[in-house]
Amino acid sequence: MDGGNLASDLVIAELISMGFEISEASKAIQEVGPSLNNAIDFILNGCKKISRKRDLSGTGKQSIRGTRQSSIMDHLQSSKKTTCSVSRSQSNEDWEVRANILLQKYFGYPSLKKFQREALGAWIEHKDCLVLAATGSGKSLCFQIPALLTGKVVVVISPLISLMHDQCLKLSKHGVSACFLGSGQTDQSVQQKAMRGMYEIIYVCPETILRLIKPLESLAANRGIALFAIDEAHCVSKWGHDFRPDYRRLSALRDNFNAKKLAFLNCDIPIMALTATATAQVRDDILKSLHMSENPMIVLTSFFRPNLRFSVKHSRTCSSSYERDFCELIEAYDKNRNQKCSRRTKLPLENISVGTSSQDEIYDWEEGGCASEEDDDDITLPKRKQLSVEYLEDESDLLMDADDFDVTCGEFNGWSSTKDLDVCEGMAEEGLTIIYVPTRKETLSIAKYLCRFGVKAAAYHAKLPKSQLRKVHKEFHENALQVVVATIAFGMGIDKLNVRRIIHYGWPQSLEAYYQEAGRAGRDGKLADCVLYANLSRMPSLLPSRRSEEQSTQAYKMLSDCFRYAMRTSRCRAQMLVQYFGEDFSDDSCHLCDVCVKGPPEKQNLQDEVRILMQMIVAHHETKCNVEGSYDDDNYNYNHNICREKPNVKMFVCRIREQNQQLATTDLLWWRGLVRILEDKGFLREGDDKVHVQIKYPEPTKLGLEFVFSETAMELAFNVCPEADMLLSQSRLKSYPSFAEWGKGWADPEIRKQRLSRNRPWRKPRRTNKQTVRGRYGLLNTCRGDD
Ligand SMILES: Nc1ncnc2c1ncn2[C@@H]1O[C@H](COP(=O)(O)OP(=O)(O)OP(=O)(O)O)[C@@H](O)[C@H]1O
Ligand SMILES: [Mg+2]
Repeated sequence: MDGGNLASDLVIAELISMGFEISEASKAIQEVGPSLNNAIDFILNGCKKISRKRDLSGTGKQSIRGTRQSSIMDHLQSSKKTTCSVSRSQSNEDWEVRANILLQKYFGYPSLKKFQREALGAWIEHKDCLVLAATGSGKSLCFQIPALLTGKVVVVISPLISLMHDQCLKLSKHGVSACFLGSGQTDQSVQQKAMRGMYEIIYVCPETILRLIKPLESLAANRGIALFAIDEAHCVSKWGHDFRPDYRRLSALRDNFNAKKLAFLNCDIPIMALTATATAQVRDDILKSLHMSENPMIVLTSFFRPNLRFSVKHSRTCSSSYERDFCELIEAYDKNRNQKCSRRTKLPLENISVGTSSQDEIYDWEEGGCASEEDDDDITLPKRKQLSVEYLEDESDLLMDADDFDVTCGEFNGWSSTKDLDVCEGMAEEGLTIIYVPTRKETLSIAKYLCRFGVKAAAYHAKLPKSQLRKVHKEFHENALQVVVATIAFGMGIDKLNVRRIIHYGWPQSLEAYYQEAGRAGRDGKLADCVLYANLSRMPSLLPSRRSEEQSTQAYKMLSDCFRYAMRTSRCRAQMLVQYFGEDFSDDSCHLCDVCVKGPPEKQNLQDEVRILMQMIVAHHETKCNVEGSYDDDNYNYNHNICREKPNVKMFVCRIREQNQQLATTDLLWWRGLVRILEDKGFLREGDDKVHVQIKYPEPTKLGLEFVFSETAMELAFNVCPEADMLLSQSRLKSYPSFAEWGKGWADPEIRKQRLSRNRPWRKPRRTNKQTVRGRYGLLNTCRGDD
């Protein structure tokens, strides 16, 4: 066999493995010679272009502008058109068979998952499509397969260079050529090659694609664009987490790449948007914002990840709690060395490197994070720096910049070496851990702490030198690291199989962000832990960012949902999470999370406390209504003053303490939990027009009023599971079935003496101006209607 025949045979074999028929492969080779790309082009674009030599050499000399890009269906049906007319279902089977062959050949998987088939089915029919599938479920293949099936280019919009880099690297190892284009690149050569159709898949950040519309039109006219994929599509929506304004401008894709606008297109180039975390509101926003065509296909799969074990733990999340909180983690990595926690030896600090950082990045930050309007409570507050948005924005990372690496573009020519992949994934026994923290400083301090105990840990945040970030990525992928302590800048969409633990050390900003980050664990399907350490005695605060009023409201709402998730003690965590995304969770329990394993806490009868609190709130409300509705009343001015000040939860609690001796030392934390329970039951609502993390100015609802005025309802037992903050508060005191029970103890002089002599560290010294406090109580006292 001569060299020419051998080359032809190899190309034919390649074409067959791609799913083309042997007859069409042979014919193509006869016509265009032993060139794989030319043969694909010939098959795809039909006989009329036999004489056209496809230019993939990078010279870009030929142009087929003016010819019409064939539809995907045309291509897939072409093999049989000459012999028989095919039904749609036959051709569907056809592309599925081909896709499965390619899947096996390139990625080594036997078959497409159901949702992947559905997404590809929409693409085959030229439909725009929104794919909602759990983290790690395999969304990437939905947009990678079209490039292999058609030989046309797939353009993927992705938010971060590190993510694009990761995906390109993976593809190249599977023999698929790819490149990525970030923003602000100086080297134009990769972009030029990409626009000439040299790569099967082009990853590009949203900023860049918006200035590449014209070159992309040429690409569509020449090699052809099979699909625009918008990965991490939740970034489109203002209502989601990680909103990126440039993502919103991606409507330019639908507006520019449609058959009406581009004469050479038979059909619109399909758009596929993909995300793992989108509520119903976010989904609608994505469809609208991207100007998706009418009747787009929505592929919705379960968000449930059965191998993730969720739990919530109380921690002050400051340096003094590291020892307690990270003991288990250190122990896990210590196992190999057969050392016990207590026998661990600390390394001297000077030997520890957790990533280079200039001194001014290590702020003298006090525990507890950022300021919050919600902080006005009983709990001792940390000392804080003067806070300003600029200062704090510099402390935490926002997902605004695509270029998180020290390169802005890169090319990856496919080389088939799955061996390399195996090396990369060489399983470290104990697996990897990612710890997410809110501020940059904490990444460094926790990494440093872990390193002192011999754990291979590194810090990762946006302000570290880019070369360092690449190094951390590389070492993470090669299992040279055990723990990465990071801000949100790390890990989006990154497919690393053996992440065994995702620890959130501090409040996440939303459940979307939390679930997205937690979803980076257990991608190999094996059991993995997702632990949220949060200070349950303090309400979380928003990390500062410039937000419109509307965005602030939304941000508080999302933070509030996250807070409530952590506070719940009686509902399966996985169930709460998937229901948050609008999914019906058919099982009652995941059987894994802390709530499912421990079971809910014992119910307590809070009848007395509920009655006292509700009556007090209702009394205030009634007085207020009377005043507002009686302008002619002689007492108007007097009463008006009484009600002008909107009482918050804290003021009601102070009054309860004053007026009920048995509740005199009760904790605001506990009452806050009760207010949330009453809100959930529909008895209370927020009386302020601003959204707060939880009710700040309680007001009775209609149901709440009915409850208070119904004698029978008030006499019934009010059995509920206390929320996490209530349990925390009670554990600091002593466990009593209810506060009223506990309060009775004060009548006994001996118990009273003991209690008073006990150290009560959770109580901070009163810092409020005495007169003002008295004044407030005084006002409230005059409002009383019940006692
Ligand atoms: N059909 C399949 N059969 C088996 N494994 C698959 C299949 N499709 C994808 N996978 C594997 O699933 C893993 C996760 O894929 P991928 O990175 O695409 O997830 P994802 O859905 O994009 O997650 P994220 O939302 O976190 O970005 C990969 O290792 C991939 O190879
Ligand atoms: Mg992904």
